[in-house]
Amino acid sequence: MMDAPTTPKDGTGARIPEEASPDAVLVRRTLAEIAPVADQVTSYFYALLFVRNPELREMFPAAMDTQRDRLLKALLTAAEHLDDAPVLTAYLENLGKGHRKYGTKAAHYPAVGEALIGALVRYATASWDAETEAAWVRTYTTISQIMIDAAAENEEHAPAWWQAEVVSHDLRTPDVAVVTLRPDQPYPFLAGQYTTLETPWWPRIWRHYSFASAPRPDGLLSLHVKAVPAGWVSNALVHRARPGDVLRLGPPAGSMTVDHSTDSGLLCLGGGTGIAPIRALVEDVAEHGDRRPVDVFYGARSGHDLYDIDTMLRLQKTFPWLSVHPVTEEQGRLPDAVCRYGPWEERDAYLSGPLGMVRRGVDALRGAGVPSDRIRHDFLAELTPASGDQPRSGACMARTPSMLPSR
Ligand SMILES: NC(=O)C1=CN([C@@H]2O[C@H](COP(=O)(O)OP(=O)(O)OC[C@H]3O[C@@H](n4cnc5c(N)ncnc54)[C@H](O)[C@@H]3O)[C@@H](O)[C@H]2O)C=CC1
Repeated sequence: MMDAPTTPKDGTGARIPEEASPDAVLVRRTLAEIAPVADQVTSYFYALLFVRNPELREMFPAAMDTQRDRLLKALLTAAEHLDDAPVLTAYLENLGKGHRKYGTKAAHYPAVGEALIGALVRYATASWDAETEAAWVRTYTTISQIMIDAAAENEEHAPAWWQAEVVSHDLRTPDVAVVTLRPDQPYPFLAGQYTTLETPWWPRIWRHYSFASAPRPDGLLSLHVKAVPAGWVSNALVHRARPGDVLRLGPPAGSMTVDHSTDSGLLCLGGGTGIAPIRALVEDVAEHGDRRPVDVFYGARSGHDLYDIDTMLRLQKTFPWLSVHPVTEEQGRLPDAVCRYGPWEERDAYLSGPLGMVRRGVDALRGAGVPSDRIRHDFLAELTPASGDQPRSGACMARTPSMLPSR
């Protein structure tokens, strides 16, 4: 899960075609060459990094499985936005701030840069030359400087991490728990954002979780966690964590937040535990006293898996501007269900849930006429390389306008 800032558009929702800078052309050429052997590049990169700098090994988890593709994803995202300064800067600033919790220092960046260039030289043999190397050095210098500066600026007013005590643990289904935490210091965040979390049972393994409510006067934070197969952190949180356990939190991140400068309606898709930040957004709209229409499509495999439906229906009763549409797989998948209603052209759209749902949901909404710059989600890194401006299959193709059911 990554921050998803908006990209510049021409007003119709299509991305403005930009002339790629010479460095961006060279960097993307290298990335295209190494894409088929990305796994080997990543392994070689870490081997070089740890052989040359053994002291850095202890900053990484004992098992490197999930860590392995993160670097490449971050680089692909940075490379994709190389000519889009605001997007690149926001993304890297977030990354730089988030790296403070790992103990990353400015002095570590050159070692990473050298290992990166070493791995590229070895695997991008067809396209590598002096000019390409110079482009990569400039690119990495820019990337690392933005991260270093953001970390230094953040150090002046925020801790590198927070400790948070579990104050309640509510098992809603056999594999979904609502975990409420009390941070040891004030934890400022916005509704719709997420945190990174480390448990005492799996040191140095951090996972993302969205906040399930808007900031509360008592300062408590709640998260919805689903235990997924082989998910060490999620299984520990659902089946092992108890009140009194202390976790660590990284800084808040994410741009899936409500734009209070407009009064456009909201269209929200929450799949499974993806309902958590959607509920926070609804609370945020309510707290601002807005009367914007908000439609929430809440998808799950079965009725039993709609573990937060009671809360959502209670909110619907309280707020006349809110419509909640539960969707089980019997009724179809979430993006397809959204296509049966509308129109959505004037809405700000928010998607949260499994990657496949978000990917298909983005296509569906674009197909339904929602401009890309009004669609927000947390999967910037995952959707960037694959996303074009043309909706892929899954888009709403035929839609009857104004089919919203009355409640
Ligand atoms: N900010 C975010 O984006 C958040 C993301 N999540 C993620 O949401 C996921 C929740 O998992 P579960 O509860 O097991 O969800 P799930 O697998 O039970 O699916 C929930 C809904 O998404 C739909 N869906 C799933 N895959 C789809 C696909 N390929 N195409 C179209 N629709 C699809 C299903 O039909 C269902 O309505 C986790 O992966 C979690 O990491 C959770 C919280 C916040």
